[in-house]
Amino acid sequence: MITAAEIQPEFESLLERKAFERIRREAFDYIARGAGSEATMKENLGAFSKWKIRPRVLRNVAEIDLSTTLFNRKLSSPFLFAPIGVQRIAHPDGELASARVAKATDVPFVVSSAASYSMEEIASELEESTRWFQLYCSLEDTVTKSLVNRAEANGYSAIVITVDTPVLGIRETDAHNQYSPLEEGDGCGNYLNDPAFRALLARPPEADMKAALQKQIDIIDQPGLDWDELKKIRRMTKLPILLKGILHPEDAKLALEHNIDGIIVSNHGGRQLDHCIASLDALPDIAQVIQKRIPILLDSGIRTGVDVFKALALGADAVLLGRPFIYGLAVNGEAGVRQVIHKIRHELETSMALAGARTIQEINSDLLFNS
Ligand SMILES: Cc1cc2nc3c(=O)[nH]c(=O)nc-3n(C[C@H](O)[C@H](O)[C@H](O)COP(=O)(O)O)c2cc1C
Ligand SMILES: O=C(O)C(=O)c1ccccc1
Repeated sequence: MITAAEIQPEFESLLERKAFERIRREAFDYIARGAGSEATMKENLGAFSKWKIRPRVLRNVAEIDLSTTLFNRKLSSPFLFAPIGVQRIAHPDGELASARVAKATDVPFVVSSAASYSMEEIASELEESTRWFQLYCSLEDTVTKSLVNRAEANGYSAIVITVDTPVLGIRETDAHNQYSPLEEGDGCGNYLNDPAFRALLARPPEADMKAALQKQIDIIDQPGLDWDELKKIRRMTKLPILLKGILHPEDAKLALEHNIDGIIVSNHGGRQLDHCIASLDALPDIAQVIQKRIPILLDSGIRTGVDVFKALALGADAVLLGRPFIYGLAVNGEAGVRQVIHKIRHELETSMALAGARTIQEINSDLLFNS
């Protein structure tokens, strides 16, 4: 019988291949694979390929400015680090290494609820202005509230609520590998030290780690989350709230009605609902509804600076980088992440110069052609 470990995956890039060679197979599969038949994961890349840049020339591109503003804060470039949990499975320094790059490059870093390290530890590696927190609304309200309070107390400046995970997607390779990073204790940095979480345990994690990790798995998500429940969280904090995982224009409309401060068009990198729409394909209709009233971010399929260009041209204000920086982390820790950020910045800058867009504001759909 052929085992999963004997099947060579198809690699989307040299970087992914190098990551494959560096880390244990189960961890690589967890990061790289998607839900079901991976139709959505492939579609995410295909959606970018459909668009070509239709460049303008003779526009004096001697000065290219990558900066933009988001929630009244200047960003050095129009991207952020996506919330990716369990980063220790890619490298022992996990989020601490990627956060150091976020600080050095002035790129906002979205700390995942399921981070390997705690938001307090990660905060100490970040400038205050680049600290964002991603919230998994917990089945236990006390835990949700505690996570939000800690984010506020530690100088985080925005809360990203992930709304596309009422249940976990079906990840066939992980099931085959019998692999769960949460069970292995690689995503518990924010839970084991949380007073509200600890209050739920019969015995402290130090006495019964297995039960504590199981408890985290049991309560990490709130399948009953709805717009009404969201109002509670809206009342918990004055920080800007973004919803991550919006794909339908009607949900974008509801986000506006519920005083949400920003949305992230995302299908979770094809890890949740297989055969759902590619993020980039969902973007134009959503931009039409939002009409620039709140920022639109996008992730799922950003691999190069040219992809960033295309997403901005179709209506995103900024994008989130996902798998590429985790592959960089797996290959060479902090230095690997830095290389990925520099490469994507360089690609964006070069494609802007070659397309005749001097500023982020000048990137628009007139510079694209759909083939
Ligand atoms: C290993 C891994 C872990 C992730 N963990 C989280 C998470 O904890 N919270 C979250 O909102 N999204 C999580 N995501 C989804 C990313 O934030 C992002 O939506 C996705 O990676 C975008 O797709 P791409 O990486 O293919 O571009 C995770 C993605 C990966 C690959
Ligand atoms: O794997 C994921 O996509 C994800 O969102 C997640 C959920 C729980 C723990 C770690 C990551």
